[in-house]
Amino acid sequence: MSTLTWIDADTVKKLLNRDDLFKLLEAGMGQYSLGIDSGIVQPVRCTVAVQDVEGYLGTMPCYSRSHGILTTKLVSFYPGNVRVPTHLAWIMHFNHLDGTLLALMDGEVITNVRTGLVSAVATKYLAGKDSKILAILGAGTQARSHYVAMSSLYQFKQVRIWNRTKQNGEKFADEIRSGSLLAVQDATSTTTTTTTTMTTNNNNWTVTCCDTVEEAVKDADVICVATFATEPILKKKWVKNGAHINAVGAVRPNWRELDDDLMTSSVVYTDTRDGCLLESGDVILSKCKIYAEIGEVINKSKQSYQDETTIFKSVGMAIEDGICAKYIYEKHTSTNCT
Ligand SMILES: NC(=O)C1=CN([C@@H]2O[C@H](COP(=O)(O)OP(=O)(O)OC[C@H]3O[C@@H](n4cnc5c(N)ncnc54)[C@H](O)[C@@H]3O)[C@@H](O)[C@H]2O)C=CC1
Ligand SMILES: O=C(O)C1=NCCCC1
Repeated sequence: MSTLTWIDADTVKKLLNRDDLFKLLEAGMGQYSLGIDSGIVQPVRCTVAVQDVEGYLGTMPCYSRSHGILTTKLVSFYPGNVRVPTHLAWIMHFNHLDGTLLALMDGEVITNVRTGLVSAVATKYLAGKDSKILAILGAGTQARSHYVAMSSLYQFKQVRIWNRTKQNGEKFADEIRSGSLLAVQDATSTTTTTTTTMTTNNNNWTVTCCDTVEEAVKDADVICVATFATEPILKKKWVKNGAHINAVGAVRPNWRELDDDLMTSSVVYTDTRDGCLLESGDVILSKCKIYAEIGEVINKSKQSYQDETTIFKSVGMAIEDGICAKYIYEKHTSTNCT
């Protein structure tokens, strides 16, 4: 029997390199969207609602023959948590040949980082080449992860934040201005990253915490929506034609972030079609048409409509976690990190 390795959050943070994961996730998304030819088995997340306290526990297993990945993530999300993070997660990494458990690792850091990176992969394919204005709705973990991930793609001239509680939005804006979010990224990277370039070159920019969503998204090229909203907060009438939107909240069938007009008039891409059709209120309740999975653009079976308003709607995929977990496990094993 192999010994079970425990990899804690600090070790995961030290081992992960965003540039490596961006490439692995991009390739993985492309492979996933090959359908039955992909060799990836990933059922839609099974989520238990903890009704009395408004909490959820999701199970996310997957197997990929070509990657040699057999993992399960358990993720809890409690929108009302204050003393502990709203999302907590653990990933079990198995030997796919005999089913033995090789490692149990923290999944919170992986969830936080990979979600922003997957949106960055989508943005690379769907947004215009010359994006200057970034708007982020929300000021939590994913808002920060998206800021870091988007900054690796573009040197924005304006970054605009809106948050339901303005004080938290201001705090987030201050962190952006200070460069501390990208500095953390630098510390965890083993290579010089494009984010570093962004930190040092971006002298001439403004970072604003706005009073309204309308003000934040006016003329924005890239809009990231990362909240626990249950009613639409982003309306089509405020969004510039041709903008690209990453929408990562609305992960329950009755939760919304984007209004019907926006969902039905834009070209909608998803991480997983099956997942979004069963889990996302933005897709289910708007009855919008899903044009493609982002993986289908990556693997060239569907087009990128960069000149139109595009939405990347994600709910999260087990294979993303599996790819990250295997990467962390192998780095941990090879560096003998304790
Ligand atoms: N698509 C994916 O792969 C993933 C999606 N998520 C989802 O992304 C969203 C954000 O997650 P985190 O940043 O980790 O959470 P967080 O707890 O760190 O931040 C939540 C943010 O939502 C805002 N918010 C809460 N209720 C709101 C409301 N009714 N209207 C407007 N804003 C509201 C808060 O002010 C805060 O800015 C959640 O819906 C979460 O479940 C999280 C992980 C992966
Ligand atoms: O993919 C994930 O992990 C999550 N997605 C939706 C909300 C909980 C975490």
